[in-house]
Amino acid sequence: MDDDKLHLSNKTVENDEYLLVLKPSEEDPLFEIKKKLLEDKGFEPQGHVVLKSSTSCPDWPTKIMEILLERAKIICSDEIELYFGGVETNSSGVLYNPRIELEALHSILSLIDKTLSSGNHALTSILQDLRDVCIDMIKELGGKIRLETRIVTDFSCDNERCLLQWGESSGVQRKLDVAYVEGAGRGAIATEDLKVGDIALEIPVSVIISEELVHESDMFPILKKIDGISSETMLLLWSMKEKHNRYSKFKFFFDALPEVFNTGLSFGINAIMTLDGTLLLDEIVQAKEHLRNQYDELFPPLCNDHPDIFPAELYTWEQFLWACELWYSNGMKIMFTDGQLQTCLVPIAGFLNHSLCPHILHYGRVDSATNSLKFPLSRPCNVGEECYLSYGKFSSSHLVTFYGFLPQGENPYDVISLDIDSNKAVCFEDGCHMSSWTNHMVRGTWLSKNHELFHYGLPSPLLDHFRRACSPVIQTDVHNLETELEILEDLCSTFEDMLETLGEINPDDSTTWDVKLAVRFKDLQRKIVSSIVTSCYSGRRLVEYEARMAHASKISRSIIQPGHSENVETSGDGLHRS
Ligand SMILES: C[S@@+](CC[C@H](N)C(=O)[O-])C[C@H]1O[C@@H](n2cnc3c(N)ncnc32)[C@H](O)[C@@H]1O
Repeated sequence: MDDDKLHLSNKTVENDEYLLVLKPSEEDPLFEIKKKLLEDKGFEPQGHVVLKSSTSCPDWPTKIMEILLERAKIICSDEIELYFGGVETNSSGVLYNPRIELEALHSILSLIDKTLSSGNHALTSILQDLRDVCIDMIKELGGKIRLETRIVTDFSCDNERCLLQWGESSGVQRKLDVAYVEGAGRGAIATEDLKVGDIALEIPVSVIISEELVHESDMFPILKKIDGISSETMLLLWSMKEKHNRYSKFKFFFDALPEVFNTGLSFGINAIMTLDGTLLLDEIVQAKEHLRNQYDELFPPLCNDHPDIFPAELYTWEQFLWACELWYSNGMKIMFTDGQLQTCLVPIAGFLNHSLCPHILHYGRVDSATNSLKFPLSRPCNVGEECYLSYGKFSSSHLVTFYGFLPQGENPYDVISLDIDSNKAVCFEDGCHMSSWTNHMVRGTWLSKNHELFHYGLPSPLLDHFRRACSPVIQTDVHNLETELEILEDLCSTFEDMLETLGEINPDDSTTWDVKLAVRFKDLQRKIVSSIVTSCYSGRRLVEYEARMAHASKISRSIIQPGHSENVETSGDGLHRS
């Protein structure tokens, strides 16, 4: 999590009491929303949690941890999580955003460690108990989402071994080995049991491929004269040539790179056609067009004007595309000690695969004391287990386009953005003093915990937007059943159209990697859209039932309060669209 989203502090108050302070940072763009949510949940507005040095309650640390966790989850939530109503388990008890839970636990652990290191002896044992509970909760979370590591044994890792040896001789420290893992190419495997806080990998800055290398090269005087060229593009052009330099300092790194990357940018025509009806098709086509234009601006002019520095045979379109895929799929944003943020290639760290609930969450800042990049564990990783990194909070379409894979598990960032006229911004009921949602979206409704009347598994900001559009004076806690039906019918027909555009389920009989991936992506889209259609139908049944009840009891209730619905069985038929 970005540190600037969270404000942590601790201070001693009177006698045997101590305050932990856990609140959103005012710098956080979502500060107002989070503050309101915390208030709505009845949390103390200053973020204070009081610890007492004397307590007779044996499960006191667990109780305090529950409070801290509830609070930290809201603070650590991102825009998508807040839009969809917070981090919870869904109706079947499955945790759908373990990453946010992990971030929350991690932030609590940092706060406890900070407090412990400030050396308040009266509270050391209480804080230690709290720390133990926190670590247990992190372990429990890891247990819930553990992915099985399947190592593929019939691949040699000679180039990878050479790279590891070179790394070690250059000062790299590691508790990770490399192996081929099923479905993901190479991966990083823990060589010993790793605990929270252990450094799995430490890479000296001298081993990182960064802008500095272009500046020192003979390309720089030429490239710097090109109007508008970015440092990323310069570095990409440098890597295209350096890859072939047998005296390169980074020879072992380049030798260990895959010959092909298999990202969405390399999709062939059949895979592209398979994506018909999805937004991913446009995303890939546009991304590729953008790269082609960039290439055409630079080549052949650079090769013609400076053939000794830019030999034409090293700067073909195919090689340019390979380098783009390398940088998109392996580049890491690193903050250097001078405050510069650069996209870099980090040898050996490039073996780490991505997970929705990774072991390593925070890694992008060079440690000024050691001038190295450290990869500390936010959750334990057992010996022999694959150690995962977080590449970022990406949707599956982004991961397919720029990385060429779909992650295992439910991706909470798989949202469909809705193009809704947001001139009429929807505000929370008590006026517009807090942020309004101007971007609306939906995601698989199986991720939602509330499928009851007036919720339907759909995001509240979206429903409120439509309610307000239908009836601008209505309050958000009072709903009109006719309006509800109208909204659900409109949503249903929009998503039924989308489902139709996606077409029939493709039989997965293709043999090529790209068509297989495109088929899997399209199936995922279909699953998301059809869950929304199903939820709209179920929602309509709930509303119709409520209306029948109101009519039967002869109480004229065209305006009712939420929460009056009985627990209606929503499966089965009997629904007729009006
Ligand atoms: C930084 S590299 C990681 C090392 C990579 N597996 C290799 O063999 O070079 C990123 C690439 O690894 C693969 N990858 C990463 N995470 C993955 C995952 N969870 N499932 C499948 N492939 C993954 C994708 O091909 C991605 O483009």
